Amino acid sequence: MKVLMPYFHRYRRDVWWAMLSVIVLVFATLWQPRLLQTVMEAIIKNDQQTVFQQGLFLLGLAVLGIIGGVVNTIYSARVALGVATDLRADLYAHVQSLAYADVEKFSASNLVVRMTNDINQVQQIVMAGFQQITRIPLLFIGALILALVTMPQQWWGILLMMIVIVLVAGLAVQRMTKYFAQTQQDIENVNTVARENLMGIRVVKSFVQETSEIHKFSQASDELTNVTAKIGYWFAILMPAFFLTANLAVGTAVYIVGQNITTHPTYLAAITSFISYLMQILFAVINGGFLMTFASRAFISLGRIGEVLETAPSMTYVAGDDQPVAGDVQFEHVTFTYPGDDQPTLKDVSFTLKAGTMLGIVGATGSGKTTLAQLIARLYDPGSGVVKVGGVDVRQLPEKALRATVAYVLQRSTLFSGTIAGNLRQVQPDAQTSHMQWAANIAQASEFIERLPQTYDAPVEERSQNFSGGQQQRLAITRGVIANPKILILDDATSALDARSEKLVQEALNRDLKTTTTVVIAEKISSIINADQILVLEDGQVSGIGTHQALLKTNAIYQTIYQTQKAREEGLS
Ligand SMILES: Nc1ncnc2c1ncn2[C@@H]1O[C@H](COP(=O)(O)OP(=O)(O)OP(=O)(O)O)[C@@H](O)[C@H]1O
Repeated sequence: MKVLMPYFHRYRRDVWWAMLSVIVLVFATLWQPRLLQTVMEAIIKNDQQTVFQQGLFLLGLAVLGIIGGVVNTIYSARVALGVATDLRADLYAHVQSLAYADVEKFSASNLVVRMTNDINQVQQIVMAGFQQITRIPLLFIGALILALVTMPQQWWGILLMMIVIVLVAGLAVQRMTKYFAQTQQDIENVNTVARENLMGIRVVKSFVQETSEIHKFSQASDELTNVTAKIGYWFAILMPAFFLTANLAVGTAVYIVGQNITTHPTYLAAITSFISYLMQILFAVINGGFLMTFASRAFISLGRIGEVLETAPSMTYVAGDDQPVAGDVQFEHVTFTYPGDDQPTLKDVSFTLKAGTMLGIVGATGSGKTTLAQLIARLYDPGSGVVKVGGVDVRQLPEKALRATVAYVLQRSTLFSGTIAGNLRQVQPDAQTSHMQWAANIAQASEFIERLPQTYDAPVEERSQNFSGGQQQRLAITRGVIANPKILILDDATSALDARSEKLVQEALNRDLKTTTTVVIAEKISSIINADQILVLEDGQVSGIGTHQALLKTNAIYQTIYQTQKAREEGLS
């Protein structure tokens, strides 16, 4: 609830209107049976003037009630919508401020559910809250007093009815709270299964996995159905139970009054009014029960939203501008362990890379190449040791300066839906076509971009599926080089390019980005054979570092990788 307070404060005018209109609505609701009673008594006594006069009041009261209700709905909706919109925006902004490791910890689908489904729950409860939160207690207390005033002899019937209703409602709320928590978890599971399946649809189709995927999805979906059905059963039992109790109370009142109706004809008017108040009490209790069950569900959602908002970024940056720093890189006894792992992925890694030179990194799969590159871009911080960029510990660099210095291109870099130019301008906002052409030439992308009818304004579809794997890599490299970074990391970023294109990219990099330090992670030694230094990683440790020729003489692992690849190439040719 603490989470919502600042938002309510922001919409305080609407909050006040919602509250005030409820008071008007409750007053009109409570006073109508009283007036009806007066009208009926006047009818019984044949007092035409009072019937007309009080009848008019009754009509006015009904209109007032309607106005109160409409105003309340409008302002409650305004508060709910405003709070949900702002909360969603803040949540999204906060997720953006989190470190890569924090986002990985929550997982993407989990965060999507929190930003959509959980926010919707909160929106609904805020709406219902402002419609009901003052209405229920006022209506309950008011109707109770007026019912007792109307027929004081019936106090025991009312008391009995309330005890039964509160007991049943309490039991139901307790049960349903548990089921609501389960629902949220099950929605998340359904989302994860659907997301994984649809994102990997190519794999699913090519391995004819549709049946097993359908089975996986229906399992997750059935669990959600089961728990939702349980909630439905409770609601199904609750309503008849409430009405049965209220009708029993009404029945006894009618029975008692019926005994005396001939001697006291005005009891007929009183019983009508009394029944209305009983129904209002019942309405208040039922709505209170509903509100509590929905609130319990919304509080779970609110807790999940609060959990994200209260997660402080595990990585903070010093303040400062986006002035790039020099392009030399140093690792000093760096050891790194992934959160939750017990073994380090990088162990005591040290090396120096001069600005403007090229470092190639090779090693078996899983040896830690990507992890090492991620530390340069500060996606993670080392457990011990120091990573320096431009002679400064990366933890001492402002985020903007680091991002302006290091460009990181992955094997499967995400291109955002929009246009090619839009993707490039995310990195270099003022990039003109000539500038984009320059970058695309380096990445060997200009040839296919310029064949597109809209060239740089060509659309990029979701997950860039309108481009081939090789074209996506070229576009990602274009985006990586467009800001002429001081350090460029190519993490298997040319794996989908043919040998000739890869060679052309490297030549262009050497020619046009002379002062850029390049770190190239590659499976094939041919991709990094001309690097100033090649670092051989083995199981997270530096096995050797030097030029191709030097390593061929001194490093057994490098020799093995080279010989294996050479034999394979010769076998193929
Ligand atoms: N986010 C992560 N959380 C936990 N462990 C991870 C994570 N990412 C990678 N690892 C583990 O760290 C080790 C090194 O992974 P890394 O991706 O750095 O290797 P790599 O040499 O780049 O491999 P490849 O050549 O296959 O891309 C692997 O054992 C991997 O399972």
